[in-house]
Amino acid sequence: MLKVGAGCVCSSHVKAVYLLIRTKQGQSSQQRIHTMLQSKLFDRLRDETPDFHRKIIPVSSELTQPGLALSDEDVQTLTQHVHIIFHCAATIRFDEPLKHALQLNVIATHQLLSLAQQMQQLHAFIHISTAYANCNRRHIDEVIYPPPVEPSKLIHSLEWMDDAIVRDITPKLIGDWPNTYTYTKALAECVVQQESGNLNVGIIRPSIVGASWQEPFPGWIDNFNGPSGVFIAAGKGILRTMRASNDAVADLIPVDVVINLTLAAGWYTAVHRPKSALVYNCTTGGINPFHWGEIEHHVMSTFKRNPLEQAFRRPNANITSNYLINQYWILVSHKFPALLYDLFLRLSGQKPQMMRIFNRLHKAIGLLEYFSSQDWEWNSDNMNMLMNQLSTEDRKMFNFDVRQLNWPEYIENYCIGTKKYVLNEDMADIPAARQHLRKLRNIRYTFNTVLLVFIWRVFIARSQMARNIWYFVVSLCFKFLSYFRASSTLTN
Ligand SMILES: CCCCCCCCCCCCCCCCCC(=O)SCCNC(=O)CCNC(=O)[C@H](O)C(C)(C)COP(=O)(O)OP(=O)(O)OC[C@H]1O[C@@H](n2cnc3c(N)ncnc32)[C@H](O)[C@@H]1OP(=O)(O)O
Ligand SMILES: NC(=O)C1=CN([C@@H]2O[C@H](COP(=O)(O)OP(=O)(O)OC[C@H]3O[C@@H](n4cnc5c(N)ncnc54)[C@H](OP(=O)(O)O)[C@@H]3O)[C@@H](O)[C@H]2O)C=CC1
Repeated sequence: MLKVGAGCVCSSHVKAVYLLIRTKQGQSSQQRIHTMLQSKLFDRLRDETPDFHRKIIPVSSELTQPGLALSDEDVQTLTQHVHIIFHCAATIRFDEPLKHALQLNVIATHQLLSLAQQMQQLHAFIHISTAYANCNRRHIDEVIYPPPVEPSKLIHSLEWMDDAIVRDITPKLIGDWPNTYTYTKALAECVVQQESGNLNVGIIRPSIVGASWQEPFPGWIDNFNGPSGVFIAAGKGILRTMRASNDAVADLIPVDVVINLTLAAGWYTAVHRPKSALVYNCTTGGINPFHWGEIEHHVMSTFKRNPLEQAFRRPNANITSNYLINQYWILVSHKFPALLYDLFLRLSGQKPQMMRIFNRLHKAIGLLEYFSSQDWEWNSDNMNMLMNQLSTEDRKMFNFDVRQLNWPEYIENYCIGTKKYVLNEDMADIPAARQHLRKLRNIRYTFNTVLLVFIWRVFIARSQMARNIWYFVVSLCFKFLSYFRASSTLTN
């Protein structure tokens, strides 16, 4: 969590930001941070404070290992110097096996709290949860709800079970939670409450985190998670139908709002030391609601004006809450074109791939539909309280006032952000992308005409009446043509 701007990382008051980060794909923690800081995201900060990177200190850590795999030396440094912890590491996969999700989201949180207890100068522990941790309820207050099961008991009972048994009993265990992610995030909140002792704790619950609204620039996004993958698939003309309710609130929250609120909560927790953990529902629905139907409209409109490169078909996605209608369009608009395209690839000696892409897409949207088909109500009193606690200057610098969010503009920037920063497409190539869409439109017209003529030919071969209508129409056309030719010869 780095606040990119004059206020935080580059502030002379912040001596260091220790970033717990694992090694990945052969890259050490240092190399990963180095690569990360090269990102365009940090351009502004680099301009303002060129040597800001000196304050960011990578600490090699792995959530699956005992003691978070921290070296003794690192433990000593952290326990002596850290003032505020922001704990956001987690698995966010919806299909994570329960044991693994439990390890990453619950046990690792417990371990970090144990480390926090040893920190001599710690003023605040901020835990990032999710607004959907309690998605089994319709109305969600800013409180920690009793857990579905005592986390320590679950951890102990799963310890001796092999993965196959755990997989079999997972649906029974998670009950009315839709996946292991939200379930383990609910347990993690409970662990934070139980294990925090005398620590000053804040819990942030963002809803669906989307591209940046303002900072460091509008539209920053760098992954396929949540709606981003759906927007891209729709923009590429692959996704044509999805189950979602037009009238359900789309509780997106820009990433910079989440970060600003998290930093402000860190300050409030450290300074005001609330007696018990304060929970902040970081959501937009109750304050400035926007609906999935409106999102669909603005996503489609943006991608028609700013097309993605090499689209599979012209963007035209529709959402429906009706299961059967959705299945029909999946068959007609997803599977049938995929089969045709794969046939074309086979015939031209290439490897078929479209059906595989659609199968992955169906798996992904199948997991997201739970969240796009219903509404939740989140109380956001603590978010409002926090805003009122900030000075006018801080309220501007750490802006999380979502009443000012202009949704159509935000969605447009979001879609363009997926094009620029996720797909790395150049805006200068938009004319070529438009040309490609025109080509696709002509292919569609030709295909539809050929199909219509074919169906009609089959039909008139079987019905005398259809044949009579056909001959009547053809002779009428001939008569009209000959009349037209004769009258134009006369006028010449
Ligand atoms: C037109 C308008 C429509 C309007 C309606 C829109 C409705 C949208 C609804 C969104 C609701 C979102 C709700 C989220 C609520 C919870 C929020 C949170 O707390 S927590 C946050 C929420 N947490 C999440 O969002 C996590 C959800 N994601 C998952 O759980 C898994 O990725 C998976 C199960 C979907 C696929 O697993 P698996 O098959 O093993 O595949 P891998 O993971 O290995 O990825 C393979 C490749 O696919 C890429 N890619 C990934 N996702 C998508 C996507 N959606 N699509 C496309 N692509 C996607 C991925 O980058 C990778 O690319 P590459 O590296 O190969 O190039
Ligand atoms: N995205 C969203 O819509 C929402 C997210 N949240 C919460 O926000 C937080 C951040 O999520 P988000 O940024 O979206 O997700 P990411 O997957 O991008 O972030 C999760 C982080 O956890 C780290 N991590 C995962 N496994 C391990 C491990 N074994 N050891 C060390 N580090 C690990 C990842 O590191 P690495 O880079 O090495 O993979 C990554 O940096 C999470 O707590 C999530 O629950 C809440 C609501 C919505």
